[in-house]
Amino acid sequence: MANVLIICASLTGSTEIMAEEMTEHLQGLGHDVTFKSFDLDPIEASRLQEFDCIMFGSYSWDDDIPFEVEDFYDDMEDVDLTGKRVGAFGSCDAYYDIYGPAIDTLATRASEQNATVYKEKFKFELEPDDQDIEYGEKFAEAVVNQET
Ligand SMILES: Cc1cc2nc3c(=O)[nH]c(=O)nc-3n(C[C@H](O)[C@H](O)[C@H](O)COP(=O)(O)O)c2cc1C
Repeated sequence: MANVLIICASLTGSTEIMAEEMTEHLQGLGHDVTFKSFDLDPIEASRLQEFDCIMFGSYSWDDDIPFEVEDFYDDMEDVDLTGKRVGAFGSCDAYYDIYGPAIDTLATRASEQNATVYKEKFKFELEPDDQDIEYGEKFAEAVVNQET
């Protein structure tokens, strides 16, 4: 059983839907999951140390992370994530030039802090459908089960 943090930024709810589905799925598998939101129920970046596995969910804003993620992103620079299993996911919109850049930015920062980042970034289009959710559940499982 892993101690998992799922933290997300979601403006119109799509990333949050996925984060909630992942939470339920991992809990169903017996993992201990803490659910947080970057704006409404944040957590200090230093507390990332408390978890075995961290799932970052975010929508994107003008080719980058949204403003409510910025401080956390900066603070992550002081946190060593060696041995932590990390996954990144979020809702995207193919209308924009860069598809889901926030997801890549967060995954890159986690890598820089020595986390074991799951090779695939899970990007889905706008509101997740049943197929996306099924995929997201498997994705979350794979992130938790990856070797460090
Ligand atoms: C001002 C603005 C800028 C955006 N920039 C991007 C972008 O650069 N890349 C992208 O994939 N989506 C971009 N989006 C779209 C959001 O990522 C998309 O609407 C997503 O579904 C929102 O997810 P949420 O429901 O979790 O908030 C942008 C949306 C807005 C309003």
